[in-house]
Amino acid sequence: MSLQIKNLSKTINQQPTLDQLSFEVQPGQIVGVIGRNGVGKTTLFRTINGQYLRTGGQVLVDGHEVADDPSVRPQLSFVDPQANFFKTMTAQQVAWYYQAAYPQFDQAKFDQLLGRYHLKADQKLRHFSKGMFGLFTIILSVATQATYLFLDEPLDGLDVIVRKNVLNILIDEVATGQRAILIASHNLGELEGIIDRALMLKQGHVIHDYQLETMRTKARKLQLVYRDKQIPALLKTNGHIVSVSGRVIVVVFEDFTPELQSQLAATKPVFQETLPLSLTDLFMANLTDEHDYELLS
Ligand SMILES: Nc1ncnc2c1ncn2[C@@H]1O[C@H](COP(=O)(O)OP(=O)(O)OP(=O)(O)O)[C@@H](O)[C@H]1O
Repeated sequence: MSLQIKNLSKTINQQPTLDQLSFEVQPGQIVGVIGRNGVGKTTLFRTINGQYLRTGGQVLVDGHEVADDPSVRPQLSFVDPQANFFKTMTAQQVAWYYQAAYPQFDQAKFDQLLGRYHLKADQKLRHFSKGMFGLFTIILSVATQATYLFLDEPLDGLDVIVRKNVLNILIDEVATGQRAILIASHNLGELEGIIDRALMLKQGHVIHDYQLETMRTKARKLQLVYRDKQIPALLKTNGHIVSVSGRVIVVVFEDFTPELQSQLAATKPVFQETLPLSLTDLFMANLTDEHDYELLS
């Protein structure tokens, strides 16, 4: 079983927001989709799910093109939190609408989760608070029983207790090995606690596909101090400088090898310390622009 995104493109206002983007997901994974504001995370989810017509490429579920084979469509679910069309309906009315699209919709699970979070099935969605609505979209997604769930900023507006509960619901969902969840989020700290993989988007492409387990063993974040203010070229060629404060340089090396350590020793830092590496570091290391870097330093 797999979802294959092959050379997916979406041009909006002559801009190639998605540019021949490819990746593959198997059930049993939670995948983070990360990138800077406006890079195209929501566009990616909308294009895969057919809300936006694609400019090119393929979306294949178990080898079947979703656009050509309606029978595989219920395997994909994206409840767009920005969709307003069902705000005038009650929670249950929306569920009926989804039952028509998802033959495998689990009404019992829907009722049970609504009850657990004290959401009323007969309340109109426009009367839900922001957090209640966010929670509802997650419950609705999970109840579709689709194989591939797409969640856009699912933790936005949720209080810290509900957030933890929601993350546990999502972990439970994939634990069966029947489901994959793709989460677009800027909550990198919380995301890191549950994802197996992170797809990093930039300029319409997946620029990194991190397996978090492997990343943690291969990458290294170092704090280095040099006698003078000159930054050794090696740090720029082999690493990503995260911050510079006087003579203190914090740098992330994505592929830290013993050879690199020897080369680093040759630059004669007066101090070297390994710091804990987070997804936020990788985000900053890869996606900080020149002008942001000046602001940060
Ligand atoms: N319907 C639309 N009409 C015009 N432009 C759009 C539309 N949808 C997306 N865009 C543009 O496509 C680009 C990507 O937007 P998108 O919402 O996908 O980014 P994002 O990565 O989800 O951003 P954020 O992290 O801020 O939520 C932006 O430049 C946005 O203005």
